[in-house]
Amino acid sequence: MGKIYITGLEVDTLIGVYDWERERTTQLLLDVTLDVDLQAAMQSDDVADTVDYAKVAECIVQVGKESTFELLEAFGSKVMNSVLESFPANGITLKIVKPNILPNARTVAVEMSKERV
Ligand SMILES: Nc1nc2c(c(=O)[nH]1)N=C([C@H](O)[C@@H](O)CO)CN2
Repeated sequence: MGKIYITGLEVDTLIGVYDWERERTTQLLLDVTLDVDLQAAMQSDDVADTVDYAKVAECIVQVGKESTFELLEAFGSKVMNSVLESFPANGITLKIVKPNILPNARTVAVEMSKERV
């Protein structure tokens, strides 16, 4: 078993509870941790034997383009389901950071995890 990380992935999406948040997209920063069996790629040196983190990043950016959720939690659920449907990861942990949204905080964030069933 092993882990693959993507940190600080910039994802533009329409998200937010309030009317002013629904007038334009917001940039979120995503940290993604995938539980992956790395043994085959460690032997073969072939990207086909692992989860290609570039393709995972593309998938997540695309989910952002197509989504219009209000809550980070709902957006995160969609991201985790899309990644687990498209890639052979055994689990995913996702932290979603929303910068500069509260007047007295640098960022807000939610973190969630999902195992393949
Ligand atoms: N737990 C959450 N709380 C809030 C969210 C959210 O996505 N999850 N969102 C908002 C607003 O959209 C925020 O961006 C501005 O206050 C409020 N609380």
